[in-house]
Amino acid sequence: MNEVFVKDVLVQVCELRRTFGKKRVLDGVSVDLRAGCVTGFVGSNGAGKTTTIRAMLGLLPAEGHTLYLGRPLTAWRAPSRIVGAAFGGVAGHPKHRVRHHLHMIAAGAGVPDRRADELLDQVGLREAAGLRLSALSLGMSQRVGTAQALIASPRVLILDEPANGLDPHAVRWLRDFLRTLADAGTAVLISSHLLAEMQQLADRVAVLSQGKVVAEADMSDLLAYADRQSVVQIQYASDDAPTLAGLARRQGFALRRTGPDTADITGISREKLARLCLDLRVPLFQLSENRPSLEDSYLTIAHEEFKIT
Ligand SMILES: Nc1ncnc2c1ncn2[C@@H]1O[C@H](COP(=O)(O)OP(=O)(O)OP(=O)(O)O)[C@@H](O)[C@H]1O
Repeated sequence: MNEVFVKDVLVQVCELRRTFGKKRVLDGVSVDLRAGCVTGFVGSNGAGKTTTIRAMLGLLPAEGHTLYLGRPLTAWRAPSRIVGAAFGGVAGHPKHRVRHHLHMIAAGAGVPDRRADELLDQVGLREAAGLRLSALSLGMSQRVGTAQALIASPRVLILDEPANGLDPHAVRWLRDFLRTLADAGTAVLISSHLLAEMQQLADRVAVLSQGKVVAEADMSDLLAYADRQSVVQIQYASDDAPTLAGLARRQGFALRRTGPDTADITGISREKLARLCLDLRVPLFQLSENRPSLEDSYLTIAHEEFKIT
């Protein structure tokens, strides 16, 4: 355990390895979680996200180690003050009511009932406090699970597939909720197999593929990567071809003729190209953009093991 504890890096996941039978599910997973940052852990179904999270929490034996503020979780006297986790929904007696359930969790963590009541408000469940656990919708169960994870005010929050099954309104609520926690200095890790979901929720993504983190990037860099891959298609008067070729040379974008009066352009946004053509008085008869979806960018990244940073 000789990693240097870097300020703001609250969790260092180092070289986790795990096999099930002959299948290697984790093949050296390493990732850092930072204070103030919502990190999205992305990978296709079966990529090993839940296995990684369970290994990080010591719920599953694995090679490698995970340090929380520089130490293994077992070295902390009150681990629930270091990390809280939820795995989609809530485990409890179906007949227990939400408030009572959270009071029991609070008692187990050695915190007062009022912390549970405070969390009921924070996760927007005040109205549902009297409902039995069996009566909760999926979204409500997710919120109770999140409240449970936060009961001891941990420095790190880990949510496995928190947006699974949520409607757009609930996803927006989750985004604001995670943002507030991160702004208060919490390191947040959320997993999903949907990158588009992460675009709304995460500041940074770590892409898991074949048991390894193959790419880590700020969400803004990933979006910029998708921008760079987009192709702008134009149609123009064939007389203007030399003017456009000169513009491409000067501005440093790539122009590939696809016909006497059509071209595919990469390396410049549609808006910027339109403005430049207007300045040069080059009329465009068609201007469209073929932009890869974030999912496509992610698949390209995972496939090519392309490192953005
Ligand atoms: N206890 C286990 N015994 C055998 N195989 C397991 C066990 N737990 C997980 N696996 C296998 O490990 C692989 C990774 O599973 P894991 O649940 O970590 O994936 P995931 O990325 O979380 O997927 P999903 O998005 O579908 O939840 C899968 O092939 C799964 O079948």
